[in-house]
Amino acid sequence: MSVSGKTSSSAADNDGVTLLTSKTPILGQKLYVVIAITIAGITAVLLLIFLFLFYNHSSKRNRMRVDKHGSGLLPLASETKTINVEVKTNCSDQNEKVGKTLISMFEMDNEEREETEPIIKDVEGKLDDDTFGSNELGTATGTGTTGSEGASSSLSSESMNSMCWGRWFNLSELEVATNGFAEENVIGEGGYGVVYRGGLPDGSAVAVKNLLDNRGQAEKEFKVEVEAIGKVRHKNLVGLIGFCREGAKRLLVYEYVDNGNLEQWLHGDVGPTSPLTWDIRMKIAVGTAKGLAYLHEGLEPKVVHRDVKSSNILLDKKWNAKVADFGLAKLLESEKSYVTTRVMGTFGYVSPDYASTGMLNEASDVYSFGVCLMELVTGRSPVDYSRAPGEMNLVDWFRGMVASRRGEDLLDPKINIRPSPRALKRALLVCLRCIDTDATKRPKMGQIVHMLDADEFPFRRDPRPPRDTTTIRPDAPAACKVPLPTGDDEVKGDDSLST
Ligand SMILES: Nc1ncnc2c1ncn2[C@@H]1O[C@H](COP(=O)(O)OP(=O)(O)OP(=O)(O)O)[C@@H](O)[C@H]1O
Repeated sequence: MSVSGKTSSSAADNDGVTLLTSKTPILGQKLYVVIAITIAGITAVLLLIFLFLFYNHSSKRNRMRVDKHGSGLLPLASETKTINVEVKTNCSDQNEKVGKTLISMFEMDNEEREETEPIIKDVEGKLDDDTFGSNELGTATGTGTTGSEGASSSLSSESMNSMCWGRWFNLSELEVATNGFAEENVIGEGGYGVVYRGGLPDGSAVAVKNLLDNRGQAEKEFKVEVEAIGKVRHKNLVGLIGFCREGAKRLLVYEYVDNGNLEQWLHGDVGPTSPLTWDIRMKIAVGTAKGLAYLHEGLEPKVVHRDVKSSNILLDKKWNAKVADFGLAKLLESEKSYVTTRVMGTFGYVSPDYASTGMLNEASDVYSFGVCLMELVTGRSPVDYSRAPGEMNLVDWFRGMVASRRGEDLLDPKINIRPSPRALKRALLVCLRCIDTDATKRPKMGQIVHMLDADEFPFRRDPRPPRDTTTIRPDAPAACKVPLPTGDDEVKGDDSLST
């Protein structure tokens, strides 16, 4: 039995060996070769799959890290400082960055999301702080600094130097810029403080307004002015570059406008002939109107200037007008008028309706603009006690002259080359419409731009338009899509304007 058993087992072994060594139809290879190749193949495939999965996973993590790093939102720990500066200096990119990260969060697994969420919250918090809309000015962004402690002392200049719309200046920087607030650097003094000319290290000129700190409203006006104009940019508005608040000191830093203000050029000692030709005056009027139109119609909420006057119309060397001094500006809710507790503005420029009711809306700026336009046309001050009693008040005298058909006599005698009668009529008509006693009938600033802009009127270059027609400019903004007088007709419509 045992012999036969051994025999059968060795026979089976022999069979197995024979089978393994027998040739298969696969390329005539022996079976063990085929099996070995198959096992090796499967192992290689499994290895490749494993390597692919591993590589894919780690590269996904790396990609995520690069994206976050690139957007400045998920810095490596050692780079936190740099990223903080970037976050604070480039606000326009911030929203995009937060957005990008929020989007990439949807591609993350839970672990990664948990990692990222606190960072996003931190960045969003910084954004709020930086815009300081929600922050009292008494509290420095994110650092808990109070006014009495001095801003620069506890604020890292790297992190606080820059904001969305401008810069935070240290007092020492402004002292250097203005040569220690030297007397010879004083440009002028207004109701809110002294204005100095200054120079920044990059060579740019600035106007530094040192707000009076002993005025009750200085802090409030500072906040109002900073918030209202900080982010407003328009070529006909004086840009706010930054501000400084240290202890009791509050300073505003503006772009420097290098050719004085309109009041100086109109009422200063310029000799018998004014350098302000008619065309220059109309350029100034249109620029001013554009700046105000932007405040009224281009911003939400709109801004009413509240102190439009010739000394607040600054001029550059090319006679471009830049409206300055938003110290009295208030942000208004759209479609609502605003009742103030006290009437502000400058005597001679304040509209009667605003003065009597305190009801504030853009129409009061339009009235003040009308007075400025009268100054441009006549060269006279809004109130001039050196004149005959009937001529002291510009608005009253102007109305009386038009009523008695003496419009030609309104023209500033210092204008050497007289404008065409039509151009003069148009300007006079705009003046009259701006000072309409019914505030609701005054035109909007956007309409005034079109009415004043000579090229916008067909009658200047084209043949006379047919009578009794009105023009609706197809490209006019919605606010202006009301029939605009064609100039000629509107003048004809008012017989008293015949000159
Ligand atoms: N950004 C600026 N660039 C150049 N000069 C300026 C600038 N801002 C103001 N000024 C000048 O500084 C002087 C004082 O201006 P400020 O606005 O303080 O007072 P104001 O307009 O004369 O009076 P108010 O305080 O009643 O508005 C004016 O002569 C003005 O032209």
